[in-house]
Amino acid sequence: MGEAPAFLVDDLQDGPLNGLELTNGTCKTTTTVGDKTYVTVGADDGTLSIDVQIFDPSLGEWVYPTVLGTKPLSCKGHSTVLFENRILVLKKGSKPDDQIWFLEVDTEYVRQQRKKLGTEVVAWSKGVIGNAEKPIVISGPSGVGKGTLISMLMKEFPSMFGFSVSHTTRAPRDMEKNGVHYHFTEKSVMEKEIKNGKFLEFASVHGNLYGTSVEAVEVVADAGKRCILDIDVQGARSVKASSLEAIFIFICPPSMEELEKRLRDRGTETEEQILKRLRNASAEIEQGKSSNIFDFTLYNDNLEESYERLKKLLGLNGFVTASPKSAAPREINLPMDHSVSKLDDKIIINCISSGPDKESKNLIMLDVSSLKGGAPGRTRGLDFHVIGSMDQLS
Ligand SMILES: Nc1ncnc2c1ncn2[C@@H]1O[C@H](COP(=O)(O)OP(=O)(O)OP(=O)(O)O)[C@@H](O)[C@H]1O
Ligand SMILES: Nc1nc2c(ncn2[C@@H]2O[C@H](COP(=O)(O)O)[C@@H](O)[C@H]2O)c(=O)[nH]1
Repeated sequence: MGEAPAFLVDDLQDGPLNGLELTNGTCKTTTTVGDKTYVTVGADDGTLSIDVQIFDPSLGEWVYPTVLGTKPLSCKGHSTVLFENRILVLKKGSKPDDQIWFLEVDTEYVRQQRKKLGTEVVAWSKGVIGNAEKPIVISGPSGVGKGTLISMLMKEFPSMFGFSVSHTTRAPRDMEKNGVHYHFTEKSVMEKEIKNGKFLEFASVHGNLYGTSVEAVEVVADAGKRCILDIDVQGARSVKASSLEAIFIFICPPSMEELEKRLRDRGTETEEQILKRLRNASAEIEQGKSSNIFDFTLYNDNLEESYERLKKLLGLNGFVTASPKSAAPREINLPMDHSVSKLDDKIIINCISSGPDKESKNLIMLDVSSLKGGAPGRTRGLDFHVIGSMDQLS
């Protein structure tokens, strides 16, 4: 906390100064939420991230909040508008996929984190036009064949599915590559990252830590693919309780004898580890069958038949592998010169583009009526419509 810098005290009002470029190469906006004023400050050199400070008039003090989520890099200016319990931030002069950001100031996630951390909290999330398909969570005891079935799916439909690469503290197996099969991590590093909120879920499994980072799931969706998570039952329970909407599939072995045979034949674990995994398997199968986490249970007896059943569950039977190219993602491409405002429940972006002989003005309506996700991942489900030029409307 500290005293308000002199240049900001006079400016603590929404409106005319919003998006003002200051002469020292910084841009600042102020947004009032309740009795607090949120100030976002960015430098125009693109190296630093947009900074957040809160002025609390009841205390007469500046608060520097804990900032969660990936921060946007600063740019050639930005404009802001308050939308429900988040501040919509539009970056100027950035690439189309980096223009829309949300600073959550009082969402459910922020309230939870504020309570947990005991500090003022804000959380960033990048806005994405369009939706992602529901991720698929696959669980089941070690050795049941989750990885085998997932590999078959990814091989047959490479452009449709992407794998969520987990973090783990276990040692890599012979053929495993860092960043492909897992992000192999030191325990102390992973524990610190867990504290910092990097993971969507994490669990101690067979004596090691495993976790799905928020980013592991988001990068798959960003690539336009459907994300597949291979995680244990504890992890599936955490994902079920999270804001991520997914389909949950439990893979069951035909018998404990067959499970043991598969684990032994795989030859990747020591005798002690095999026994530990088998001991844990009974409880996992019990939970998998009895809990209401899973939407489907799939018995992996004959591999080819099980794979066909998995595809059927996912609506892929009879799917033509060489699928036609999917439509190009819609992108919003804001000109450098724009401002944003709220009209009733609509977000209106006023764009000014200069051509060789004339200047044109366009209005874009940003549709924020069906947002999904949010901090600390992406805010998806945005849409936009060009609603005409200023000249037409005036
Ligand atoms: N239906 C099946 N019939 C016979 N063998 C199978 C079948 N499915 C998988 N296997 C074999 O069982 C072994 C274990 O499979 P896999 O590694 O896919 O299991 P997993 O569930 O991913 O295990 P973990 O949780 O330990 O990663 C592998 O050697 C695989 O080839
Ligand atoms: N909760 C999580 N469980 C995970 C994750 N990644 C993998 N797993 C599960 O761990 C066991 C053992 O895997 P192995 O590669 O050591 O054989 C298996 O059941 C996986 O499903 C994760 O990110 N979170």
